[in-house]
Amino acid sequence: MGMIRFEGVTKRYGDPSDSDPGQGSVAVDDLTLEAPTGRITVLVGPSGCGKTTTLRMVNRMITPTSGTISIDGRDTASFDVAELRRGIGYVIQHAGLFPHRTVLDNVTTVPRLLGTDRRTARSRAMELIERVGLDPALARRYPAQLSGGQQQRVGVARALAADPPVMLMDEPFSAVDPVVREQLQNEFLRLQSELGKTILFVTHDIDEAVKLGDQVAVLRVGGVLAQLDSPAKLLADPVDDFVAGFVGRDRGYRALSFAAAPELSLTDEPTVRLGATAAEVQALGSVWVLCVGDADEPLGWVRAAAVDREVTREVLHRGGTVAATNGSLRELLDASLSSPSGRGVVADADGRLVGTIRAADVVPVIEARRDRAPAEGATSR
Ligand SMILES: Nc1ncnc2c1ncn2[C@@H]1O[C@H](COP(=O)(O)OP(=O)(O)OP(=O)(O)O)[C@@H](O)[C@H]1O
Repeated sequence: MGMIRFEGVTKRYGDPSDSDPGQGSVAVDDLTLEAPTGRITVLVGPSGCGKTTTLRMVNRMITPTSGTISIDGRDTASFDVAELRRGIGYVIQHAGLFPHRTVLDNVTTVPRLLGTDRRTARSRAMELIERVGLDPALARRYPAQLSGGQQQRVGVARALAADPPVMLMDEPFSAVDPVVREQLQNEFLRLQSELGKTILFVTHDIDEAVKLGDQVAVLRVGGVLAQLDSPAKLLADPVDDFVAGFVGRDRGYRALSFAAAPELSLTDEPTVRLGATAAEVQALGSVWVLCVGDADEPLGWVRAAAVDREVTREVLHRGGTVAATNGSLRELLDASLSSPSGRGVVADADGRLVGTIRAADVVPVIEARRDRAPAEGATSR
């Protein structure tokens, strides 16, 4: 449910028909685009390229000058506006919460308006509040008593409360710091894997676009669609200089995120535990020795020469990243490049050490992949 289709959609501000007095500029130019059911379509592009305008035409906050937008084949212009918006969740930057209502009341507002009884609305809201990763104790607070990231989560919970098949999200994670932003993105992907909404997501950040999108639409100023493709295709094969410039540097490396690592032969890595003596560490005969915890989870590398008496947390080098056995080639390469020993740490789904791999062993896999499928061969995420 919820496929959105734009067919030759143009928006020129300042139309005689427009309640919004503008300068007569074209914000969206003859846009044809399909946002498939249950998938995330990201609209990305520089400031002023018409992303927000495109989004708001879907729930008719803005009326297109020409062209049609349909949901599951039905022209949105034929809906009663209230009925249309009931099926569309809307999340914006800074969350846009009602400041004088508690978190719980913010989330229950729409279901209550739709006639859900108070108790049902509340228990569903509490469930959603937990699902978006918030402590239920926050439900009684007011928005001003929450951090930016918490407010964004409430915004997402509120948009989901009426269980709409379609979600419009306008830079929902832009107003928070990079660490919180990454958490919100990861939890959003997890939530979407359970919910499978049809999502139109606006961002100006290409990294966010390729991370979140099942497909990415790059717009240029003037509201013209420059390229619509999977993230992997976009990075591997930008259609022109504008898109290439916009996707930016390091795209060869970043494209490896979409390449699942095949079965690799990993090297067994001898390890020590916290508390191992200097003699035990040195007996392994290696400059760098990997330290693991009680559940065999990698904790960090230890420079053998730096251990006086025994291995303590203080002597652990924590710079190295850990790749997952089912991770991407980018993760594997990064694990090896970031490891002080040059041996990249690989762990299974439970976080247990499986083995290590060197960059020199990852590169041939990348090369072999290139030979197999030029500029393609990508998996999603
Ligand atoms: N009400 C309006 N009247 C006239 N022009 C407008 C109006 N709203 C937006 N525009 C213009 O339409 C173009 C597209 O604006 P829009 O807000 O859709 O872009 P955007 O890609 O979302 O930008 P940003 O990333 O900066 O938010 C811009 O040139 C903008 O100045």
